[in-house]
Amino acid sequence: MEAQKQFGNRKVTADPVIQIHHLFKKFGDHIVLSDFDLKLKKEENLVVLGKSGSGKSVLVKCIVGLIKPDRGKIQVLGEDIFRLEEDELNKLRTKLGFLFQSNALYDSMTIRENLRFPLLKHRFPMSEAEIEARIIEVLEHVGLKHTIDMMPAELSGGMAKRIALARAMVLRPEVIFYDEPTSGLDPVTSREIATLILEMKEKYHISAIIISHDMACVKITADRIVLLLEGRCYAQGTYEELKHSKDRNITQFFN
Ligand SMILES: Nc1ncnc2c1ncn2[C@@H]1O[C@H](COP(=O)(O)OP(=O)(O)OP(=O)(O)O)[C@@H](O)[C@H]1O
Repeated sequence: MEAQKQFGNRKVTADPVIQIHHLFKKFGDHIVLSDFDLKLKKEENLVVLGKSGSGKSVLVKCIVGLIKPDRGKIQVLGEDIFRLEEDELNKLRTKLGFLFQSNALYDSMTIRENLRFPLLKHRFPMSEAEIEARIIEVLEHVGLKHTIDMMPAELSGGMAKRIALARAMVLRPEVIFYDEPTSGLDPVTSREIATLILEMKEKYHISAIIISHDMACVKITADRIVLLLEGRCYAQGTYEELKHSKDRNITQFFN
């Protein structure tokens, strides 16, 4: 394996919010992550690009402590996650938001109840009035305040994605993981969701790891792209930097 391709020349200005060193994970004889390194900077949208089965989900599961790697170190918001007790890990997870491919909204709850649920579950010390104000604020940010009393079944695919995003933001996480945020959406709606992801960073100063194959979404959202290949960070750079690479392992994603 050749050395990682580094495109561009930029400075790291603040402590990274996620730092991964020499991560190694295999299942049986199948090596999924091999000496994988990654840094997510504050207020950065980092896209992890990789073919199907390249280990993107395994990587995210390692970062949030759902899978224990065989070797390596992961620091999230300054915490070495494998040194944390279960309750400390759970506390750290409240600072992490997730936008799942499936949206994972509760079908039997109204939109308000869907957004209230994470605040109650994590026992956020908020009054009823503060909870209602927070719900309205995030719904306004995704442009769907009028859906507050609707049921998820009444929403279009794009609206459901926006509500799922609002639900992730209701806890004001410091880092958010977007799993294929535009999958199954038409190109126009995909572009709207990608633009919203960008707006979330600006409004909430949030850092994000985005897993996506949708290059239109990648182009809009990515401050930086990391290409995961054969378990390693094969290349990294901006969309434009990687797009103009001559390396076929890189260009195949852009063509
Ligand atoms: N719990 C597990 N046990 C055994 N193998 C696993 C497990 N989880 C993932 N794998 C394997 O690890 C590899 C990487 O899987 P992963 O789901 O991370 O890929 P991915 O890049 O997210 O793919 P996709 O883009 O299709 O979602 C796959 O070969 C998968 O079969």
